[in-house]
Amino acid sequence: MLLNNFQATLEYAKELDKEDSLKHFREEFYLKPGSIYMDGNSLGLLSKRAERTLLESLEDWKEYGIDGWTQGNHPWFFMADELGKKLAPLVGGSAEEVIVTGSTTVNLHQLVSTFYKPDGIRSKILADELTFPSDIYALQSQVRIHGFDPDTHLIRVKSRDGRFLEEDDIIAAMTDEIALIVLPTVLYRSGQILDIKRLTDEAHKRGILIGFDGCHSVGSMPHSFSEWDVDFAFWCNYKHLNGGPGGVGGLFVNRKLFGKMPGLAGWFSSNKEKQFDMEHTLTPAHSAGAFQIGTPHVLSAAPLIGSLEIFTEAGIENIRQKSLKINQYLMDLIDNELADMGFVIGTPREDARRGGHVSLEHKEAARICKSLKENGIIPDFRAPNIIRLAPVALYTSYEDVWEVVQILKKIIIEKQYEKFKNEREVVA
Ligand SMILES: Cc1ncc(COP(=O)(O)O)c(C=O)c1O
Ligand SMILES: Nc1c(O)cccc1C(=O)C[C@H](N)C(=O)O
Repeated sequence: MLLNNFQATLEYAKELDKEDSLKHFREEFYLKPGSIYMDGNSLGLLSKRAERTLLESLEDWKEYGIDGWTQGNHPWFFMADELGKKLAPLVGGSAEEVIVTGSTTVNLHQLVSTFYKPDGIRSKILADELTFPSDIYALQSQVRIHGFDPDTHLIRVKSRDGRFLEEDDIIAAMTDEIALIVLPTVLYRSGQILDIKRLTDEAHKRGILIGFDGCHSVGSMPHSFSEWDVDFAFWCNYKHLNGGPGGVGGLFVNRKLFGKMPGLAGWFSSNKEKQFDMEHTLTPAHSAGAFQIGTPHVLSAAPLIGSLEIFTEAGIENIRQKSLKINQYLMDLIDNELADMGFVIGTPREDARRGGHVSLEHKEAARICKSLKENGIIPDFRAPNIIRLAPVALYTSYEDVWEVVQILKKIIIEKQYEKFKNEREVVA
């Protein structure tokens, strides 16, 4: 018997699969026979529906040429807003507050360009030292654009242990010098969820705007951005939402901030009725659509149309429930089967504090990952010592998880990893 009433046998894993109400969605995805995909938190797999809507969009181009902007299966002129409407329930925004556009880093630049308004002593940006590097590079460059030195004007809250952040430490750093806060919803290494509502409330008490990077949470758990009064958020759609490599990202802007001139404007920031008047004075859309810049990347957004159908059918609450259970099962099996093998689980144990992946630390992590791949398991490695494993609610079975843990055990017992160098690949 394991910790949470789970059992360690293959038969038990099969029982869990039988009871899984989401199990039929697995058939919708292109899973490679003989391989177990545990990297949905870096790039989700292709579904047949995503493939279908991409092909339909190509068909529209073939059939309609320029008229594809207003005709066909998925008229391109309205695609970003239509996708925003479908994504809105997953982030807890209204249809007007969400748009599918840009990429995570571009959207971050857009939102910071719009909402970072240094004013006297209130001139600094607050982030944290565990954030994904692209966000830090973007924030550093935004600070520089305003003529400040990132060393003094980009404050990074420290982690006490290198894994997690304490909300108390973040709140303590919300001084009257802070103009804007940008934090992750879920940390990309440890999978820790930050208390978004508490942080938002505390920021607002101090008159500070706050935005979140939702890359590692959107598609794996529900959000209530509007209800929590978050000012803005941005994310990619290629991880848990399976929108395809380099697929178009998303952003949320709280409706109380509508009407602001976008920091980075372009003709797709326009009110759609006015756009083709071709005036030199921009009339921005009175919605998150105002934060688009230029022509949408139609073919990179099209797979998301099909993918979101699946999320609507499955229900994000059900997805979260399975995600919590299957990740718990993975952690319990690791505790049970891999004890005394040098593994440390670097993900919070409490449901309310963990996202959709498990961070497994080991000093030989880089070469264990290579060994896993040789055994048909796709994890990812994050330097210096993390094996990230993401059992995904829509397509990972409990049997897959059981199998992964057995293979990990074999790799360690047989020292299979020793034939590889303990260093990362180019794309790790
Ligand atoms: C948390 C986080 N922020 C930002 C990025 C950068 O995203 P993109 O390269 O799509 O701009 C990623 C992933 O690459 C990420 O995981
Ligand atoms: N965006 C990526 C890419 O272009 C290549 C390889 C990986 C990625 C990722 O998304 C990595 C991801 N942000 C992470 O959490 O590590």
